[in-house]
Amino acid sequence: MSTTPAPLLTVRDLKVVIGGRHILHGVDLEVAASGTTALLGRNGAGKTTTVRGILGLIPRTGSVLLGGEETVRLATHALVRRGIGYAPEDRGVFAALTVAENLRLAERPGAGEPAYDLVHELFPELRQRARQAAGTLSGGQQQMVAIARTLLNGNRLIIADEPTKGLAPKVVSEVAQVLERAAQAVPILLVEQNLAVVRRLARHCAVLADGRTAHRGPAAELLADADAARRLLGVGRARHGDTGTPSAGTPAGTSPGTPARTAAHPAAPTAEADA
Ligand SMILES: Nc1ncnc2c1ncn2[C@@H]1O[C@H](COP(=O)(O)OP(=O)(O)OP(=O)(O)O)[C@@H](O)[C@H]1O
Repeated sequence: MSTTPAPLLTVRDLKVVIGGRHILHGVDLEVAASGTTALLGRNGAGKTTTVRGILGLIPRTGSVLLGGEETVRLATHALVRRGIGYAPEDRGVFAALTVAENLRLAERPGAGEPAYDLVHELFPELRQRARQAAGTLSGGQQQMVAIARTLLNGNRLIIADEPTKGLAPKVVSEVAQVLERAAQAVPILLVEQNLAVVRRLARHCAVLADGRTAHRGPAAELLADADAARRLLGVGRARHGDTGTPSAGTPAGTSPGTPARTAAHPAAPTAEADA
């Protein structure tokens, strides 16, 4: 008899209020114990707020179980010590420091020997570029540094917030490869708008809408269901080989008051073209 492994992270009824405004109304999601789980949704759906809530960066209520332990009342530093690594949307790379210095900054005293072997095995390029200033790296290489930092400390979970945002299609593909390699070592919760990347990497997904969980299930199933993808994500089509076309009506990925984005910062999940 086969049994499904318990999720690594289980979020229940996560609520966030900022400045008196209810941003999350009760988010439920699970992060699988291996591979990549995608957190999806249109702009303003609450993805980054969910990540910030999980990480304790903002006040929140509900339940966040990490490996069965309740963490919702823990401070961020305590969560980091329990093994959650975070690759923020802006990558947080120090441009004036070298690659090696950026990695060294992520070493955590008391977390055991930093896993340089793993990092260099997954990303040999970082060893070759150890003395290069991080500011001179490409966007994809900087993302590699950001992910590598989360792998150094024996983390149990990596949360990556929109790692492909604003990157050229070729670089998107490189970053997808970086994440693919990292997920072999550590489970990833991936906030992502590029559906080609989601298709390539994610086994499971949760979709947020208006601060609530609107859908949970296998990522491939959602992407194969054009109606569901249109309804939940705002893309016209989501089959393999399609290019993304926003559905009619409200521009995909926008909500009232959401500014339109440039091509480099798509307003909506983008389908299939570039990973
Ligand atoms: N600090 C804040 N103060 C007030 N409102 C906020 C704050 N942070 C987020 N919000 C609002 O909460 C809602 C959810 O924002 P969030 O950034 O979590 O969405 P998102 O799904 O990550 O969107 P995007 O894909 O555009 O990054 C939005 O309406 C946003 O304007």
